[in-house]
Order: sequence, then C-alpha cells, then structure tokens
Amino acid sequence: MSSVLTVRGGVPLAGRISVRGAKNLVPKAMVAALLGNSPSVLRNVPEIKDVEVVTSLLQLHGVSVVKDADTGDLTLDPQHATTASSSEIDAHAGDSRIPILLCGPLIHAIGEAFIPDLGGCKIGDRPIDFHLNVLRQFGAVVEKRPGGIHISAPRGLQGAKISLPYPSVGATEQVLLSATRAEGITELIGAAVEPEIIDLIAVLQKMGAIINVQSERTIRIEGVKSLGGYVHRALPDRNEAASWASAALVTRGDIFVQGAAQRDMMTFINTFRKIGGGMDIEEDGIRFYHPGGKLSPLVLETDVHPGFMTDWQQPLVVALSQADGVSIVHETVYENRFGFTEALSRMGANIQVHRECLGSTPCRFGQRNFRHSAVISGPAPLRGTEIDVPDLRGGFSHLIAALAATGTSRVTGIDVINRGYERFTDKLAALGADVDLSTSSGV
Ligand SMILES: CC(=O)N[C@H]1[C@@H](OP(=O)(O)OP(=O)(O)OC[C@H]2O[C@@H](n3ccc(=O)[nH]c3=O)[C@H](O)[C@@H]2O)O[C@H](CO)[C@@H](O)[C@@H]1O
Ligand SMILES: C=C(OP(=O)(O)O)C(=O)O
Repeated sequence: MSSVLTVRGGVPLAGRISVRGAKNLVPKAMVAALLGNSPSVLRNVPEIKDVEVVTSLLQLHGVSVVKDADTGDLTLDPQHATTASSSEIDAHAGDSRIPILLCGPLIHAIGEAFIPDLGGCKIGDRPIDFHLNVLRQFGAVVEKRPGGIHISAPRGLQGAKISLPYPSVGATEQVLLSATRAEGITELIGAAVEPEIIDLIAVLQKMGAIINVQSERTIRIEGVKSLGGYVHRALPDRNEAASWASAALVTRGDIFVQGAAQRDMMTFINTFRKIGGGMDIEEDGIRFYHPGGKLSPLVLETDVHPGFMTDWQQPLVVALSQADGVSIVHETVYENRFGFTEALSRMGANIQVHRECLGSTPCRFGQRNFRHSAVISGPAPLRGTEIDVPDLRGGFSHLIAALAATGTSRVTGIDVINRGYERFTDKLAALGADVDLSTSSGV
C-alpha cells in the first residue's frame, strides 16, 4: 500500500504554519548525545523520518531515547551504550545519510562502529571519501564489509591537522564529532560553516567541548577526556521555511512561517526580495507573500554558506518559472540536482538544462559532463499531471507546481517528503490547499 495525494491546483496557499528544529541539525545533535556520560535533552524536535531512523539506530546501540508525550522533547541517555549486530543496523538504516556520523561517537563509546550503506536524496554520487579520509587521519581503521563499513581505532582517536578539499557539511561534522574527545588538538581547514554546524558546535560546547571557530573556514578543537549531557533547543529549519516561501510565490499566496529565523536566511531573503516577493520579518517568524503583478527573473548560483543554499534551489526554480523573463541557475554543490525539472517541463514550465557552468564561477562540474545549469523562461502556465516524487526538495517542488497548476495532479511516493517536512499534508490543509490523501494498493 502506498499513499497518493490528489491535488486540485489553482488555490493560493494562505495562512499560518510553523517550522520546528532543523532536519540538518536535530539528528546530528541526537548522535552527539552518544559522546556524553550523562543524559541530554533536545527540544524543538520535528516529527520527521530522519529523527525516527536515528532514534532506532541509537536504541539498537543501547541508548535510551524517550520522547515527552506533550512537548516532543527527547531525552537521550547514552550510559548503557553497546555494540549492535551489523544485520540489525542494516535493517534500521533507512533512507538517511546520518549513520556515517555515528563513527566517531561510537568509537569513543564502544570502540568500534558498523556503518550501513547510506540513503539520502539521489542528487549526485554523494561519495563518503572525505569522511573516511578524516577518520583515517584520526587513526581509525576502516574496512569494507557486506552492506557497509566497519571502523575501529586500536589506539583510540588522535587529534590531527585536517584539510578538506571542499567545505563539506557532513565531513566537517565528522571532524567535530570525532575530535571533541580525541587525544590532543585538531585543526580543520576548509570547514563548512552552515548555521546547523554552528548549532552543533553549540551543543558540543554545552557538553564540555573546547571548539574555536576561526576566520577563513578554520576550526580548532582541543580534545577533552569526557563530556557531559546537554539541554538544547534546536535551531529552526531554514530550508523548510524557504520552501514555504517559494510555495507562497508559486501559488500567488500569503504564508506566515512561524519559527523562520531571519539571521539564518539572509541570503535567501535577499534573493526572494530581488524576485519581487513580499515579506514582513517579525520576531516570531516571517510572512512571505506574492504582492501581485509580475515577478522578476534573476541569475543565481548555489554555494556553501553563506552562499545560496542548494536545498533552496529546487522550490525556487518553480517560482522562477513564473517570473517575467529568463533566469539562470548554476548548481555548484551537487552535480545532478536538476532531474526534477523534467516533470516541471511536462507540466508546461520552460526549462533547459546545460552542461556548461552558466555562472560567474567555473565549478567542479564544468568540465565533467554534468547537466548542472538551468535556463528558465517565464511566465509559463502550469497544468496538472501524474507525478512520482523523486527526492525530498524535488518532490516539494513538484507539489507546489501542482498546487499552482490548472487541473488535477496525482502525486505518488509522497512518503519521501516526510524526510524533511513535518506533517506537510496537515500544513497544506491549514493553508487551504485542495488536496486529498488516499492509499492505493498499486494495482
Ligand atoms: C543531512 C544533511 O545535513 N544534509 C545536508 C548536507 O548534506 P551532506 O553533508 O551530505 O553534503 P556535503 O556538504 O557533504 O556535500 C557537498 C559536496 O561535497 C561532496 N562530498 C561530500 C562528502 C564526501 O565525502 N565527498 C564528497 O565529494 C558531495 O558529493 C557534494 O558535492 O549538506 C548539503 C549541502 O549543504 C545539504 O544539501 C544537505 O541537505
Ligand atoms: C539533500 C538533502 O538532504 P539529505 O542530505 O538528507 O539527503 C536536503 O535536505 O535537501
């Protein structure tokens, strides 16, 4: 049985929804709890799939994870952490990229780790070579095993001087989670500095870690012998907030996103303003709306923070398909993040994807045959169609296109959207969308 969402388009989304803790921080803060010698409390935890996956992986390793029935806060107690069998771990890995971040904490807690093959969005190859190189530099031994990798550290983890070839979010987190309890000092050069990373550093500092974020993407960590627990409220999900902002533009709607935080979204806000979107920035959230009239096209490049976040790109492309003129988007973070535009083209959008770098900076993908630049001409009326959700943000993009389209769309595979959008069908209903959720046996 799978879920099918029937969308009757043409209704502007209007109303108030809220976003909670970030998908790109919460599961990692849960993993960090494994480094402590006493319980941690994590607040503002959303009900999303990646939280379920990490909960079951931690529980398999003997960590007690208790959810407060009223608030949803999680209490994580790592004091009885233990080894789990690789077949059990494999069965609980789910469609998430977080398991690779268990390496350092599990080595510190129980001396070894088995990490299953990773899930996550299919938007490029997504290798883990940086992670494995980092672990080896800390002195870990990495072995390929059926269904994943085994990691051990016969002499413990030792601080190291590490330089990342690209400011990878996950590899930076790998360094942080391994170095805080490693012996000696770690210096990381070429670090990612996304707001979710700074929030993870705040979590680790509460536990007793000594971490300095210096200029020029350098992070210095002085290893400590032990860490305690933390009490932390996760930063809000800026990527979900930006998705709803694009939904407001695409459907000519008006959405107040409670919890959206200006300081984490400044680059998005600048772009939204340049397109001609309306907004009111309040203390408790941001109202995003279509002010009427025409939207302006623009030239945009995704990049690591503080650049324009790649996860904002897909929903925004739908908005650009409704702008008056030609826009160019150069995707420089993932080599294959424009596959979702095929369904948009079927719906009537006018989008061509190109192999060349159509941006001011030649990127890693330019000479390598990847279709990573898009030219979008608008405005193009959209019509409903059959859609099978390809990945998290691509799926959300298809959905907002369907909500703006004339006619009816039938959307399958919507469970993927639960990886990053908490209760999204309830939110759609709260915004007045004309949708029905049903289950189909697939016959
Ligand atoms: C759970 C989570 O937080 N996911 C986010 C995280 O993903 P994730 O941490 O997986 O993304 P990375 O920042 O690591 O990836 C960036 C680039 O580095 C490359 N790379 C990465 C690791 C590696 O070992 N080798 C390698 O070549 C990737 O293929 C990609 O081209 O940051 C991305 C970039 O902001 C976001 O889109 C994802 O939403
Ligand atoms: C790419 C994404 O997530 P993940 O790294 O979890 O696949 C995303 O959130 O858009």
